[in-house]
Amino acid sequence: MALNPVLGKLVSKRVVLASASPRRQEILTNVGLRFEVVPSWFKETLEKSSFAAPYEYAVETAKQKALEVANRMHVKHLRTPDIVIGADTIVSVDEQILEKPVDKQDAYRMLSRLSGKEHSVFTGVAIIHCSSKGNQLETEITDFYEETKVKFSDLSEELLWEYIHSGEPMDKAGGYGIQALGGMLVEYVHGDFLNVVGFPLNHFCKKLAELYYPPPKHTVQHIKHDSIPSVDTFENLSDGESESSNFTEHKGAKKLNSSSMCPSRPVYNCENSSSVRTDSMVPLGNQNGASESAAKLPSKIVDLMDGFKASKALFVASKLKVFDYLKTKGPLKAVDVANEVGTSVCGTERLLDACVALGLLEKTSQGYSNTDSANTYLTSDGEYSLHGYIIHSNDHLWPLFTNLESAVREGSRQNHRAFGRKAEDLFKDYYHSQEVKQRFMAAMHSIAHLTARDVATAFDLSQFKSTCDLGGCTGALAHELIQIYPNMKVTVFDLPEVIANISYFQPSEQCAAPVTFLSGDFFKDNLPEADLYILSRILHDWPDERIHVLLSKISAVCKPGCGILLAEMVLDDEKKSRSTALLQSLNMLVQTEGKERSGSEYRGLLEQHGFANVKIKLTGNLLDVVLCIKT
Ligand SMILES: O=c1[nH]cc([C@@H]2O[C@H](COP(=O)(O)OP(=O)(O)OP(=O)(O)O)[C@@H](O)[C@H]2O)c(=O)[nH]1
Repeated sequence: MALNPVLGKLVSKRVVLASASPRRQEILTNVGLRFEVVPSWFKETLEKSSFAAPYEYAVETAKQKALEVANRMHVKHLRTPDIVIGADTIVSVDEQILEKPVDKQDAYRMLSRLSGKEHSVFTGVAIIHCSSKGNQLETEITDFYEETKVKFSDLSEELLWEYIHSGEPMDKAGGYGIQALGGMLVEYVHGDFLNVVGFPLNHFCKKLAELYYPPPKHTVQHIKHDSIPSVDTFENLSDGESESSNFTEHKGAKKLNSSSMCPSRPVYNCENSSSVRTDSMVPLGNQNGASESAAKLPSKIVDLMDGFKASKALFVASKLKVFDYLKTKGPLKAVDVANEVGTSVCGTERLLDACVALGLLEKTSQGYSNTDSANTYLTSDGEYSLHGYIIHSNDHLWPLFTNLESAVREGSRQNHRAFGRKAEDLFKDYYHSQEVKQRFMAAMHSIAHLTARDVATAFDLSQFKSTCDLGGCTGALAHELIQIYPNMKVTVFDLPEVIANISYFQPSEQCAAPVTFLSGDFFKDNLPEADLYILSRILHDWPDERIHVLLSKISAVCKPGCGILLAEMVLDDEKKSRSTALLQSLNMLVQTEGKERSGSEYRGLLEQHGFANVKIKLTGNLLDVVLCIKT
């Protein structure tokens, strides 16, 4: 079964799963889909009686869940996803809709109603394609549902209560989990099992196939071996496309150039038509003229091979301030951009065209102009500018990463190879020159500012009256905390070299209460008193031994009930997902003795210093949040 072509269509897209359901996450992860999880805040309170059929309720709820996330990401985080997927699972029995039980009695009511009977499980799914036009969110919604019939055995009271006391029913539609203990209650299942678990994967893939490969309007009839079959299910597909394409795009039938059929190597479609792409491999005929299984261009691998070129094109355009010029003066022709920035016309034109293809610029007959996201993130002076981080990536991280092979061989940082000087201390390294220091601070500021809202709101922190952000740099998170908790006293504690340079980064509008900046070294000096200590992107800089030194210092000044809040990229325990975080761990390898850690690793470190009740929130943004309380 050729699943990859369908899911491969999503590889280059920012896909968001608008669901907190671990089952949905697992089903989609298991088939290799890469996505962010942003749980929906939509309350499942639609009036059930207003729907003619139960599935309509599930579909509408799925749609509202996904739309809420699409809107929130667009407005709040200024990050418009390409695709948001929402789902809602319900059980329907005796004309009643059952959702998740609210308590054990409710679970009892549900399960006794299901006992000995057949019921239907409906999962409604919404796939929302998003785009941003002039700051407006535009959406195209595709939805569907799947029904599975399930029959329960007769359940004794004893069995019922034993099952309820297991705790399993509480977060599951209809009060059971067919994939676990609940499977013992089931006599038969008619239909898609995964639909009961929470996500109808098969139907989802068929829907994607319909969207991305609609049947060709003019099927080529007269050619026996030289057309890719028209597509009616995703099983027939073999995709060679590596670039992202509009989801309504139709590839159409492609022909093999029979004269170029060569048995020993893949043949590229070289039809003499401008409308036919030439970058996809097409299947070879075998000796009998029958088509063998299709050779596919490994688009994921090609994207990875090209990744460094794309990064460098972005870095160079940023360094040359192309996005700044285009913001104020665009649209501009390549020759005008070249004159502005003092570069060659032919080189500039190629750079600009690459940026267009990468979605950073737009090109019309008037010339080149910024996309919305280039205006927001790539100009050097915007509120949400990533310019500082991009320049840091080009000037500091790039040379370090060129020595990744040595870092992997030796298991240690590579500052000496990249910069010809031995790294004594990570921060001494950054602060040896004013230019490097400011570049580093700008980089840290841009990430802190973009993630501050999600970090500050991951947990309710209103119980903490005073907070100290250790290594809080320019105070981006501190200012956000005061916005959200106006009565909180917030201190930033950082090295004197940092505190001396913060003024450039302070917001123009003053908050109700100002942030206090204090200089010091958290390894050497006394820590300011606070109810909550924040360590945002600090622990990942250090090896465990140094972390123990820092945590024991914090523990010594922390009273019971006080806490620590970490903001880090939290890895899953198996360290299998979130390539951003795992690549960041390589980033720590090439320049520090630190690393990114999993939730269990952070929990283990914190618990050794008397911190308990460790809660982890995956925000769906770059940084996740860990909160724990001193016992
Ligand atoms: O056999 C099983 N049946 C159902 C489930 C799980 O039940 C829930 C259904 O709830 P809902 O669709 O509202 O989804 P939530 O978990 O609340 O997450 P959202 O953030 O998407 O609203 C779902 O998790 C199913 O997986 C089960 O596990 N087994």
